[in-house]
Amino acid sequence: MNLLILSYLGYLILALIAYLVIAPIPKLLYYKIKYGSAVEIYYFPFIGLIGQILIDLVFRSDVFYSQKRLVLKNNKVKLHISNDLKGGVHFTLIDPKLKKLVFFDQESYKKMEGMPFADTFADQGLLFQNGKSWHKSRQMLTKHFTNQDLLVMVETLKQECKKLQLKDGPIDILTVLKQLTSTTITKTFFGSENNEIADLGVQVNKNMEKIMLFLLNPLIVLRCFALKLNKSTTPSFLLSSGEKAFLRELQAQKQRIISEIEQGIKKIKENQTLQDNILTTMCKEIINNNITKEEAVHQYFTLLIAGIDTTSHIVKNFCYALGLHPEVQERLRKEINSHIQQFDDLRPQQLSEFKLLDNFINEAYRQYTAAPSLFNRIALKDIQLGEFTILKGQSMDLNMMMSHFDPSIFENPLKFDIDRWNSPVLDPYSFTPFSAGPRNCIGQHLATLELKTLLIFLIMNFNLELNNGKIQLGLSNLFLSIEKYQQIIMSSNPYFLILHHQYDQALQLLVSDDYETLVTKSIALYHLGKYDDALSTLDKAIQLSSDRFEAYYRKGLINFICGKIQQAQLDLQKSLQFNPKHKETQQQLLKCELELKNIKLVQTAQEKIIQQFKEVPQNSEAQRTDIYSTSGKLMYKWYQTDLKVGIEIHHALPNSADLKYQFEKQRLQLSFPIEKGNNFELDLDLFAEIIPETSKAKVGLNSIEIIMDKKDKTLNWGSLQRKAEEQQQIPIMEQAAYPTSSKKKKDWSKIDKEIEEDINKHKEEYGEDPLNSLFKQIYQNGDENTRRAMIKSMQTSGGTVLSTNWDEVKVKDYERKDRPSPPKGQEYKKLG
Ligand code: HEM
Repeated sequence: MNLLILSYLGYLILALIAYLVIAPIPKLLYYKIKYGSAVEIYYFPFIGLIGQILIDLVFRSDVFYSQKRLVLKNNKVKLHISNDLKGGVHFTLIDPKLKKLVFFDQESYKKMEGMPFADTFADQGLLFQNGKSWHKSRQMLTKHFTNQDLLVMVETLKQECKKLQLKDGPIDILTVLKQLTSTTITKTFFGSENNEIADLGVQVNKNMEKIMLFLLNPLIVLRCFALKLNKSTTPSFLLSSGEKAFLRELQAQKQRIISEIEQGIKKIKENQTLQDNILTTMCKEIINNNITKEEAVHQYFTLLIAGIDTTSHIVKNFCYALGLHPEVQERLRKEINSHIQQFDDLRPQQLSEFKLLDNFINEAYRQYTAAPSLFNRIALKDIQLGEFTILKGQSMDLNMMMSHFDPSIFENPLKFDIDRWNSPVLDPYSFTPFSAGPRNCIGQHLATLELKTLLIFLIMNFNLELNNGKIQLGLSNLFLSIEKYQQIIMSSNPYFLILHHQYDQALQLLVSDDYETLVTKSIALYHLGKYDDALSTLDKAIQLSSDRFEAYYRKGLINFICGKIQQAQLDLQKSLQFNPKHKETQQQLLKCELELKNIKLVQTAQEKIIQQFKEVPQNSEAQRTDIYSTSGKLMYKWYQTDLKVGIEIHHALPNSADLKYQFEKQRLQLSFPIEKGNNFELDLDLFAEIIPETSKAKVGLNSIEIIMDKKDKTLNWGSLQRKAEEQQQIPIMEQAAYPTSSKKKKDWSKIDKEIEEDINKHKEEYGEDPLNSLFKQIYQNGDENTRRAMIKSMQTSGGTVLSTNWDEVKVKDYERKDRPSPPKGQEYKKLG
């Protein structure tokens, strides 16, 4: 009896197998007869088109070998038809015109289910949703994926690239890339400042990778696809231990996301201001009962599933292309170096300026796009696509790769030619790496920012070489991937060494005498302080190509550092002539102009004062020495009578209690706040002794006045502070020409007026406040070091030095030994 049942069962299984094997054959024949040469038929029992892919992988080391050759030989093929797992047929669209029809008619299809346990983490996410729920989610998420909004991520990406800690030698590039892409997506979702959760993406991705391993187990495949037991409701005795561990980890990860969501909701309810990120949007939607917390969690998982493997496999394939084409790598490196000196300089807006890099990316997508087809779809009704009919319930997908090898669209398609992208592609639907139409890739701008930033980082810093392993174009996690080539050999290039301050080592590598090498060599020499060598190297470069801007720009930088401001200005003007848009040159030129104006104004003011002092006889009542300040921010003047020495600081201090001061025998210390977190400090080593007890400081409406009683009433102070040694040696006769020794009244308003007029002349050139506007312009556009240099030089030099060169300023002591000598008899004062 039992034997009978068993044998019936055996017959049943045989019949089922016979059906699965035989049933598709007449169907495929029917289509071949119907459509003729417009279709290509693939028949491999049970596995359909996958059979061809496996054969190509084993015998040709390229999963798409046959399909590529087919398109090359016969570009009339519009459709592949193959058998599927259930004895039916599956359509793969190749013709761009047919694909376009599907791109714009997503309503007629639904995405095929099948990913194990997707009901717990992805079914309610954008990738697998259909109909109205998809529309709602797409609308909700779109605003976070516009190119403009995502530009802020470039800084995060730069930081993440630098954290990669790549070393010379072979590296497993895919693992490195997965870490970077998962962190980036997590930061896009939860906000770039949320560092606590940044590692979550990496952990989730590790857990998700297990799903692909489940699918290598035939028993699990049978259970999932044949018996449809692929949900979290599957009885646990049917699950493998690996699957159970996966679900446990998944729950813990979901819990972490839910607690972030709950915190977000709490903050919104408490009216706290939150960053505008996906999490905040989700929380608001949850509060308004538009979505559930579970849906929000699914969206996060979806972005990880859709964004990690795609991007990292693609970059890996791009690295392969770079290794295969070192000449392209070198061209890209030159382009990058013509825009930025070092990776840190990269600004988000610049990413659209790398034309060659764009060409490379397109060409690498064309040859090695990692997402060669779309997810399978099921027709929800009978659909007519040109001459072809797809019946309700039949499955289909869109091949994204075949048209890339169609010679009628891409001439000589097997050639890796980045220059073909100088002209636009003939049919836009023949090249759609991110799909097209309303259901295209929502993450494409993020992916592009990631790709470009990462490629710039890698190319700038390393030479990428292929290792000796056999190259194989295979499928990994369903993505096209260069297999048996997990490792890429990295070797630092001179730029990387320069970046890491290894200038001597960089010089050893920079041996050839072409223009780029010479310019790079000058960078290393410059950092080593060998300015003359750097300049002569740049002159050599100019002799080779006198119409390129880089060498002039670098000459300008060096001459500026050496204080040859006028020469620097000429160099930079020349650089701008050959590249008018080069921002760094523009900025450096502004610095030169500022420096020249600064020198000129200070000199003019000082000359004027000396002139006036000489001309105007002394007055015993109020002899004042005004020192002209170029900062325009805080200025003070001092004067003296026979009895007193006064200082007037032009500043409105709202609260007189904020003024702190202390008089000592020959010292005045004073401070008050000028703006948030900043104090004006004055610490004067006075020219002569005062009487601290009777000296006063008072806060007026628009000024602060300090009046100190002279101890020696007969002494004319030659200056406010005790002078530096050499200035004390000024002969008495010369000192007699100073205002303090003069007996005639000085017309201070006249001096002020003349200086004012002088400034006004410059107003015409520079607008309202010439120095201030120039100062502000440079300050606002300047990097951190420029700003530091400007602040330190102005503050410590008493407004007599305004430098933008931090390398120089950081070692200077303008308060003491490096203070520029004032004109004889004059004295500089400290500014706030
Ligand atoms: C170079 C990297 C990428 C490539 C080549 C790529 C490619 C694609 C393609 C071809 C589709 C269409 C799938 C289909 O309809 O069956 C798609 C959809 C999608 N991609 Fe990407 N993708 C990339 C990166 C990303 C990133 C970084 C994210 C998110 C952070 C992302 C999120 C999505 C989502 C959510 C969808 C579904 C959109 C919808 O159905 O409305 N992708 N992607």
